[in-house]
Amino acid sequence: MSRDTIPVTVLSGNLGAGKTTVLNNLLNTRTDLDVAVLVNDMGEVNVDAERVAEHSDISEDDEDLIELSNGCICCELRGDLLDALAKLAQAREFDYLVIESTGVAEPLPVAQTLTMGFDQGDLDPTEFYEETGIEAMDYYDLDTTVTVVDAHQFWTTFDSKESLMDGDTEKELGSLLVEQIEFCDVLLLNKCDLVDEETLEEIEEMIEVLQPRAEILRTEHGAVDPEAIVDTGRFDFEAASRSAGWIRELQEPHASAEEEHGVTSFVFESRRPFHPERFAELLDEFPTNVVRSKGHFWLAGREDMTLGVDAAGHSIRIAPAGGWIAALPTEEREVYFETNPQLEEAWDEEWGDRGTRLVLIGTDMDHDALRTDLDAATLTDEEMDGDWGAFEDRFPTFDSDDEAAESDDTEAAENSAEEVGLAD
Ligand SMILES: Nc1nc2c(ncn2[C@@H]2O[C@H](COP(=O)(O)OP(=O)(O)OP(=O)(O)O)[C@@H](O)[C@H]2O)c(=O)[nH]1
Repeated sequence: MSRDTIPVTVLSGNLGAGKTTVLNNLLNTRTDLDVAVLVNDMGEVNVDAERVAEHSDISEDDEDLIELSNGCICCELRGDLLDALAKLAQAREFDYLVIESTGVAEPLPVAQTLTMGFDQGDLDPTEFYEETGIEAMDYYDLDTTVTVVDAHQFWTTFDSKESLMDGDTEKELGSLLVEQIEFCDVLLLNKCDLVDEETLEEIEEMIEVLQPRAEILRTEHGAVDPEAIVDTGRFDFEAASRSAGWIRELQEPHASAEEEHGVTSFVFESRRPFHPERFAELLDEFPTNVVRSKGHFWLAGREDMTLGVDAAGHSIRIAPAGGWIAALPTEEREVYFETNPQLEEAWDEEWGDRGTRLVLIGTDMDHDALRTDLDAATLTDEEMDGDWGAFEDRFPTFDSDDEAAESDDTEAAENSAEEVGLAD
């Protein structure tokens, strides 16, 4: 096979989901392609690379097997990833590249690194790049992103409060799983041998709601037709970034019909602000059958800033989500009205566009009860006319002028949320 660029498949998935097993299976079945492999491991010793060497024709001394250890390619090793791949492409010819990420890697930044290279704003060029001007993007094309999901551990992962450290960042397993599901082209539901048919159907139903675009395939011991994960041409950055179920639900809200196994989603909307105390209490006690919630909200007393909520499993992140159009100077507001005439229709005379839109995805959710609880956390008629400054507000504060705080928002919010007891 001869092409200008080498197509790449990236394998992501929680610890122990079966990434190495899938990779070994692929290397042993698709023998017509000359495949190079990059294996990333958090530890000093790259155990996964050793296992690839043990179970396939590729040896650890081989140029075809690159190990990036002691860190994660979605964060601190992003520059190293680009360098290692650029050097590999220069050193020899091969047809295809497969990258196995660590179990804590988020697929989005890895895809960004491969498609945008050092041009990402927050990624400093390496010495190698400064000297040579060569980076991986010149040689590679992201072809397919694959997430391997452990069917046996699926619900336990959402319910667990376990988290892992990725460098300095603490990552909650349930929220990592959601991120990996929401950003992929192909999803391998692995370890199906350990789970009964009904549980598999429940899991599939949830995955389809969280990620309507991906192709979902059941696997046992990582055995998958190589054509399903190699050279599929499925990756499209825009489509992948916008494919999460919650994004679609916000764009085209519909009360999803109760599926066979009770997985549903709905959008909560309100033109009244949340009472900071009551909403914080509600989030502290949020029902565990709500697997995912995401959207923006209006908190009484924060009339200049839209806040965002990003919750998956037990992790709840609060972060700035831009400003209200109503808080802009009149001329700037007019520009918005010209380009978005529908804004004017939904405009409140006193509060403009301020309001709340949240998507909730879960199993056996009682929509009416959840709506009632969320409504009860918004201000009453009497409170609307009262002193909003008197409410106790445990939500994190953000400086609206501080760009750095915005870009680093989730971590700050998560920490602050923990301090105020919004995350557990
Ligand atoms: N029963 C069963 N076991 C499996 C299956 N797939 C993988 N395993 C086992 O699960 C364990 C973890 O599999 P790996 O392939 O190492 O998982 P991984 O995602 O690469 O793990 P990390 O690299 O640690 O993140 C191994 O002991 C595999 O043999 C499967 O479908 N069924």
